[in-house]
Amino acid sequence: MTIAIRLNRLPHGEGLPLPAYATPGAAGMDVVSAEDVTIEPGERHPVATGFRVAIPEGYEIQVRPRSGLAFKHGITVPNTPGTIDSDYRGELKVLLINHGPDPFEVKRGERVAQLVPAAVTLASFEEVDALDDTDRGHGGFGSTGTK
Ligand SMILES: O=c1ccn([C@H]2C[C@H](O)[C@@H](COP(=O)(O)OP(=O)(O)OP(=O)(O)O)O2)c(=O)[nH]1
Ligand SMILES: [Mg+2]
Repeated sequence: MTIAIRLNRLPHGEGLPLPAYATPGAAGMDVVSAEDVTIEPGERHPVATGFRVAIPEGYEIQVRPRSGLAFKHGITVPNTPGTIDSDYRGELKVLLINHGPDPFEVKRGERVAQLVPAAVTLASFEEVDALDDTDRGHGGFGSTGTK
């Protein structure tokens, strides 16, 4: 399934490729940086992409890290998956954090993350006085498989 997402390029995004699938079977659309920036070890930086989007109502975009950057340089997205709301009209930013030992140079035009559009399921909470019992009950946080 494919949804159309309207994209508005900002002046500093001029000349950059649009987010795109690297292969026919890719789940994420690679998105490139619109800026040159160095991220020092332990630092975070909201990387500019140079565009804004209007996602159709009922959908979101998830911003996910690229495993290559994570494996080779310790560069990841601390808020993964980042959430782009359908009513957001600001610049799409990719928050990166450098978990590696070296400064990491982001070059303009370099692929920094991948965008995965997803359907949103809405819910509402109904407050009740009691819940049904289950075998698991209150067990969590590694409770299974232990005595
Ligand atoms: O990786 C991200 C995450 C968010 N955003 C933008 C789009 C999103 O719609 C908005 C708000 O994001 P979120 O709801 O995750 O942040 P919040 O801390 O809850 O802020 P807000 O109070 O603005 O919702 O920020 C990005 O550009 N990149
Ligand atoms: Mg929010």
